[in-house]
Amino acid sequence: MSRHQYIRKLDYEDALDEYEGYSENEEEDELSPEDRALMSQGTAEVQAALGVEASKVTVAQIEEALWHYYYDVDKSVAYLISKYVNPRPKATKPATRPPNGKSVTHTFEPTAATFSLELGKPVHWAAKYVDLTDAGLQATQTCPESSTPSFQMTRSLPHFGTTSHVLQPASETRVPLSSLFWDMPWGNVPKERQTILVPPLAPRGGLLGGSGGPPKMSKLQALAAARKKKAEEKKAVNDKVEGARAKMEDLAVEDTQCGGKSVPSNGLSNKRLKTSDPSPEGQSVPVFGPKPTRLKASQPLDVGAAAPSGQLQAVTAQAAESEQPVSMAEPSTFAQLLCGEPSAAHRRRTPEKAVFVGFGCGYGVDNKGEPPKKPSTSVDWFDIRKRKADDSDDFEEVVVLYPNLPQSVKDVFAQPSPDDIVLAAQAKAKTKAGAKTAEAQPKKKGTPSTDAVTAGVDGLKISDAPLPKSKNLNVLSELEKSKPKRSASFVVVGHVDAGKSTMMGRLLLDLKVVDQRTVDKLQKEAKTEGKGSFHLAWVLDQRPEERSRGITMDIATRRFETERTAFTILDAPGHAEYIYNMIAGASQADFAVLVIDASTDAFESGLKGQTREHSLLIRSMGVSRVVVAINKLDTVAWSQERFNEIKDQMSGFLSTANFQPKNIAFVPVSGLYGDNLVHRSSNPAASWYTGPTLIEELENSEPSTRALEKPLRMTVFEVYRTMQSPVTVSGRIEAGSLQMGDALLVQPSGQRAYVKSILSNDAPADWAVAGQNVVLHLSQIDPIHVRDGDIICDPAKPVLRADTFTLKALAFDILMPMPVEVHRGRLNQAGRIAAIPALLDKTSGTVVKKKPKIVKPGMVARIVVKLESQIPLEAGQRVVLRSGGQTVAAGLLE
Ligand SMILES: Nc1nc2c(ncn2[C@@H]2O[C@H](COP(=O)(O)OP(=O)(O)OP(=O)(O)O)[C@@H](O)[C@H]2O)c(=O)[nH]1
Repeated sequence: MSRHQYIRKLDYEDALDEYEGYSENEEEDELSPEDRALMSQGTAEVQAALGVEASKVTVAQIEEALWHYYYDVDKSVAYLISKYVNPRPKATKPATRPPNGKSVTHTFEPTAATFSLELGKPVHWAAKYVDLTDAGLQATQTCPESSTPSFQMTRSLPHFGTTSHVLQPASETRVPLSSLFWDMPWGNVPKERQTILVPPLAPRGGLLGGSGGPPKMSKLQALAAARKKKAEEKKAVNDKVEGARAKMEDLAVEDTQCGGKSVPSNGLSNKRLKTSDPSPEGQSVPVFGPKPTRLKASQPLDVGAAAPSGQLQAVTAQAAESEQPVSMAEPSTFAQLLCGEPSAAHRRRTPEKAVFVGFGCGYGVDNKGEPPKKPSTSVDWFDIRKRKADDSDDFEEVVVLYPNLPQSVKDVFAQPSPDDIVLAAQAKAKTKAGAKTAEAQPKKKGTPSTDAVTAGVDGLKISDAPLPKSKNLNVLSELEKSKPKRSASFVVVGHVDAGKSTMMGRLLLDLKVVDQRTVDKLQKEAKTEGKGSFHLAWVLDQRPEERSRGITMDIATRRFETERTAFTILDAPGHAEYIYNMIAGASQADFAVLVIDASTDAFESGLKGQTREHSLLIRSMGVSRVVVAINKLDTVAWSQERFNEIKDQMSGFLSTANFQPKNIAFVPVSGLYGDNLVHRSSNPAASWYTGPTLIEELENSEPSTRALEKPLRMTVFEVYRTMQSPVTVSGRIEAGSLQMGDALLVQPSGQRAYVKSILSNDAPADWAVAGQNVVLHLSQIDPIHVRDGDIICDPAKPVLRADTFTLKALAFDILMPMPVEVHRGRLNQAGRIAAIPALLDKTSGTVVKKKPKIVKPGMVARIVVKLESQIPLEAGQRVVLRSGGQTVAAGLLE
């Protein structure tokens, strides 16, 4: 049993009394008998798990670990092994040079990462003498009498065994690298171990094999391929022309003066020339080539000369480009390391640290930091440090290696690669085609060019689209005039498999919102999948996973209307795993239908599970009316006794959960057969019930009062894309009103959006008010700025973001400073209870105790919660706190 479970089973009264009389000295006293028992049992288990290694750990250390890990034996064992039995050595650097005659050994455990690091990724060598952090190396530094220090390096890598190397460099700044890694698989691999690569067999062509030639193309395919190729070429040419044009225009937007000289009509600035032109004259500029050095000196684009008047024609620019020689891609850092000259960038002037890149032969720098004039041999050196100028034992610079590659290799890299050549040829061909196209289509006077249009379209941003028009209505007076049907949302909650979805499916069928044919079809499908009894549930559970698992996973919403009311069903999942969706549903509801399975033992187990948790949650979320549907009475032969038994127990429980008796109604039903849902039960065994049906009870439930006059608040339930808008949101307006054309603020992104159109009760509307479930088509906002759970608000009176809040919370479980998950509507955010300033009186809300150490279940407390990041929060919002898969508290933001 973990300590947390143990805490749950504590007698809280006793525990609190103990805490209240708690003093610092007492804390150091003996453990409680229960703790002592757990401790000794845990100690024995840990010792048994450690086996012979147990002798390396004291009982006190075991107890400390057990206490720390809440008696979790596995975690304690893991900790003790890593701390005492087989501690991982730290890579320490000797502070000073070891005294003569002494030796210091640094051992670095090989790790899984070691090998991949050595394959060419940077390995950090923190160098004083030798310090190979995580390099899988062991370095022994010895300093015999009157001699310079030498280093023994032992490399121990998985699969490669252990090799030792004594490094006694003539100059203590050099280490023969290649000798360390002579047998690594990237070099000197013995012939017998080398792989012989056999070219793969060419795939057989033709549909059914056929000849070994390339697969044949149908005429249609060939035509399509030709068309595609043509379109691509055309696009590439247009892009190129556009690019050239943009570049030239860009170049033209500069000063008109250049060192007192008049500037050529193309307007290229001197400043720009200087930055990009490597030539001493500062005359030539590579217009397209990224590497000025590659531009042939004989073919510069002379900006000093008169450029085509007016604007620099793209064609001219491209012609210039086409004359460029094939340029080489920028060498990678690695390539520069291999073939380039040492540059400042290759050195890291980090004191006592070296960045070592790659392996191979190389030459290093001498201890003055200069590379040797001539690499000594093909097996060269690399330096891991540079001694400071004062010749002290400190080193200030380390250097990467520069291998001494044969000239033939260097020559290869000095030329353009085959890829470079092919790309250059392609670009040239396209440029020519582009030039022809441009010539063939001279611009008509007075008509905007394609380029200009393209540029204009490209320049269009979301914000440039026209704003939706507003009718500037007075929404509240419109509401008065229209006298719409009242609307109400109810959440259907209860233990898993209580029959919630089946009941709602049946209700919709009996109300003729869903037709019999649809249900018959679902029944057939459900039967095929071996879920015959779930066909009515499938009316709401539409996701394949829900159907295959036979459980509701997310809130399912359906609308139906009676004579008086437009109802929205929020069918919540009963499974504990999806409680966050149930919380989201409850946050949108005016009242709740609590479904209870009346069959034998089911009610009892539900009361310990989600019947209890859901009841507490809906109350904390502000739902004050609940219709309890005592379901599956057909399974107990419509026993009135069973109904009364459940009714009595639930009445007691719900009043302790703060529901007023007048706000609780009970209806005996059978969701599967439709008894007492819309129609009164025709079963004679059910004749004892003469009260209202479920639908009548729903009609009797008054929706909560609407905050019409308050600033707009709407929690986004779902974001999706529709034909009308790529950002369509559904949700319930909690406060205020909105109309078409309104500007909105989306939090936490802080982005503005506009109401393009509104759907209320599935019909287009000009406006909507608090209490209505609506669909909004938004404009002027990118979809990335809107997510489920966001709040849409009035930009003039926005809801603010916060990462700390104070909550007046009802505790469902023990509360203390601890990590929690914060749920607000559809938003979840990790956080922690940072402080508990006070315990409050349940009814008056006055402070009864300051700074309690814990809050017992059932108590009300003021708690301070700190979140990992900001979410939109404001006073009056309902928030639920969960921890370890349990709801631990819920309440109102202060
Ligand atoms: N006999 C009988 N079975 C019922 C009744 N209502 C539901 N069931 C059965 O109970 C099972 C579960 O029904 P669901 O509607 O999926 O239950 P649920 O509460 O929606 O389940 P979750 O949402 O996953 O918690 C199905 O096999 C239904 O056929 C009823 O009134 N009588």
